[in-house]
Amino acid sequence: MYNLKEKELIFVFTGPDGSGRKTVSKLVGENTLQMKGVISYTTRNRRPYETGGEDYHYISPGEFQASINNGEFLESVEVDGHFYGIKEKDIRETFEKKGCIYLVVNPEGADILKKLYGDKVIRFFVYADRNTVINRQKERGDTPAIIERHLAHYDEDMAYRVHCEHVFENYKLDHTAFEVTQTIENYFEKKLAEKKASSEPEKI
Ligand SMILES: Nc1ncnc2c1ncn2[C@@H]1O[C@H](COP(=O)(O)OP(=O)(O)OP(=O)(O)O)[C@@H](O)[C@H]1O
Ligand SMILES: Nc1nc2c(ncn2[C@@H]2O[C@H](COP(=O)(O)O)[C@@H](O)[C@H]2O)c(=O)[nH]1
Repeated sequence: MYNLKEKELIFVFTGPDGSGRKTVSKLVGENTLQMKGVISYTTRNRRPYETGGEDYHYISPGEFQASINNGEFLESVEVDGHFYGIKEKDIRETFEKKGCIYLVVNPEGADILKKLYGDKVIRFFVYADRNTVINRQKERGDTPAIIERHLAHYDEDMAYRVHCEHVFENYKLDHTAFEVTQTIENYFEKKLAEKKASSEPEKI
């Protein structure tokens, strides 16, 4: 397991599928705060609106299993018959570029990461009501079968919100992005204050 250094934090975006976790995390993490995102590996097929290496690294079930056998995944889960995981090396390499990173996982993955890293993992739960997530998935071109699979665990996913450090309803994107940005900036300021305090000479 990668050992997080003193200043390192992982911002984990979770919530129901189609709620806007990827959109919000990219807008805030990459565009506004110049953080780096860690891309998951999956065995599912790429959807028409997705890009390999940006949305996911798409690999075969055989490759995924080989990576499990080699202990490459920090966490991995099975969702709706497909495998998803975050590789430890990607976390390490991303931290070489930035002190704080973000990623998007389902509640099960968020829970695994929280158990691994405690206070250094901050969970952002992003949600919208059932009809809204259905409409967003229809609009982006998900098939009825995919939407049905996602909605089958909507209630279970929503139940995880009580465990998260921060909860954001995502209707007006600019409003959500503003709130998430402010919350992350508070963590940055806290880190900076801690660093300053620890470098101040001791008073006699
Ligand atoms: N506040 C918003 N208002 C309107 N549309 C939104 C909003 N947030 C996200 N969307 C759109 O909703 C769709 C789903 O968003 P996104 O892919 O970010 O969700 P997700 O939670 O990461 O789900 P998944 O893992 O299924 O992709 C996208 O087409 C995105 O552009
Ligand atoms: N625990 C993890 N969950 C992940 C990871 N990558 C994606 N996901 C989540 O899986 C579901 C299904 O995703 P979909 O893109 O096929 O609709 C969704 O909640 C993702 O956020 C991961 O590495 N670990």
